[in-house]
Amino acid sequence: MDMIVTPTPRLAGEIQALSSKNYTTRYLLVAALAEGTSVIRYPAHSEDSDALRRCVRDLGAVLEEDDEKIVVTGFGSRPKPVKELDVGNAGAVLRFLMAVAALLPEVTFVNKYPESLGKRPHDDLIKALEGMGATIEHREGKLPITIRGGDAVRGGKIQVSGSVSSQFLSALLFLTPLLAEDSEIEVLNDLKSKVVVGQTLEVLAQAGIVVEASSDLMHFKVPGGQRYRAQEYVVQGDYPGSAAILAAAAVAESDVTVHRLLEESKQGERAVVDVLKAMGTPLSHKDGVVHVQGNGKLRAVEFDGDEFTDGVLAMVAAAVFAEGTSRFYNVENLRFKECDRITDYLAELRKAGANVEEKRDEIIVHGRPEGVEGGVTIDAHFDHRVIMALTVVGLRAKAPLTIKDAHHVAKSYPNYFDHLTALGANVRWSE
Ligand SMILES: O=C(O)C1=C[C@@H](OP(=O)(O)O)[C@@H](O)[C@H](O)C1
Ligand SMILES: C=C(OP(=O)(O)O)C(=O)O
Repeated sequence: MDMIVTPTPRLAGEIQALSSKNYTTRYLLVAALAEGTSVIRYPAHSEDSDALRRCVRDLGAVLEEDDEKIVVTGFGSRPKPVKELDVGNAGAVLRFLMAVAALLPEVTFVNKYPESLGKRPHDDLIKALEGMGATIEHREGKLPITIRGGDAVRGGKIQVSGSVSSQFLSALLFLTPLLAEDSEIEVLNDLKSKVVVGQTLEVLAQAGIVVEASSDLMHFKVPGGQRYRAQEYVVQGDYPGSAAILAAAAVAESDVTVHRLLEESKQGERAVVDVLKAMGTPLSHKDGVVHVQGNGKLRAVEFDGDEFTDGVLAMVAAAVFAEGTSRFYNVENLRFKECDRITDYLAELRKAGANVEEKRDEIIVHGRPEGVEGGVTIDAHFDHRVIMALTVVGLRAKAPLTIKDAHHVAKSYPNYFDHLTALGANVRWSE
């Protein structure tokens, strides 16, 4: 389905932030890896979180859900043997479950999104799991992937590269406590999206798992033979999705309030509040509430985008309307997401009339405070964050933007357009 975004000068109203994707993924996983019954309050509802619900059920967890909570009885360290798992288009779900699959004799991860997740590389995790004793079939590091693990898989000294994705390290941090042996994990090269590993460590600690981490997060000691504790968890609001709402409020005249965004959150994308402030957006952030009173006037900024990886596209969209040239550097791993979020995203921004340049690991935006032309059709590249960010641009374009296949926004934020409509945005679906 396509979305038509018509220029909207003013946004106003209050919304509750969607529930965090990354915490929902982690809480569902640790609840499944525990033996007792856990309760997760306010879990996210999206294609990615549905994919994880489906897979942990396939692996033997029992899930009961009402409007407010999900009750999970886990399979502990003994997932049920299953032939195939379908993770949809969810990268984190795939990578975390590849580690869980190492506990089983043979599991195949199928390739349902050849144009998106099917193109993403998993070599670094494959190599690490092979080093631990698993036998893995794959297509040059990509889906479909068959993992043969079970008794052959052992802890000990493990190396994993962090230069493409932090999810590989997180996956190993979830697996290793369950192995009989103690493990030492060394991160090779670099560690991208390092902040997200903080969320993994926080959730592991909540689940009663002991991990010793070096301060640079490049070395870990994980005692083996541990058990995940069944627990009650509360999912906080989601900064990456809210980043697009806040950017929309920043590029317009606005009076927009977003609730459930904790100031002291470990989500790196919390930084988007500081980015928008640095752009000159009038806003306050107090008691979990962000209040934007936008006047559409923005100035250029320079930021290390790796600090808020899933918020970069929305900040670039805001920078399209800023006075001056903005730079988001250290963002190379955006190329390995649902699409190439540098080349593909900038191609769509250019179609809309933005003046943008790319380097291997940088996005440069020459702002156009006077607005961009719009009046074109945008390809979503199967990427929810491209859809959300291009919508922000469309709200301040001179003519409507049509975003093709915008239903893929449901990967993380199915209510995105409902929330924007509630704030007064002129957005409508067309078949
Ligand atoms: O661990 C996680 O839940 C995630 C880690 C990040 O990926 P990378 O580490 O690949 O940057 C982030 O972009 C993704 O949305 C979720
Ligand atoms: C990159 C993302 O997700 P994943 O890696 O889990 O597919 C995202 O949510 O922007």
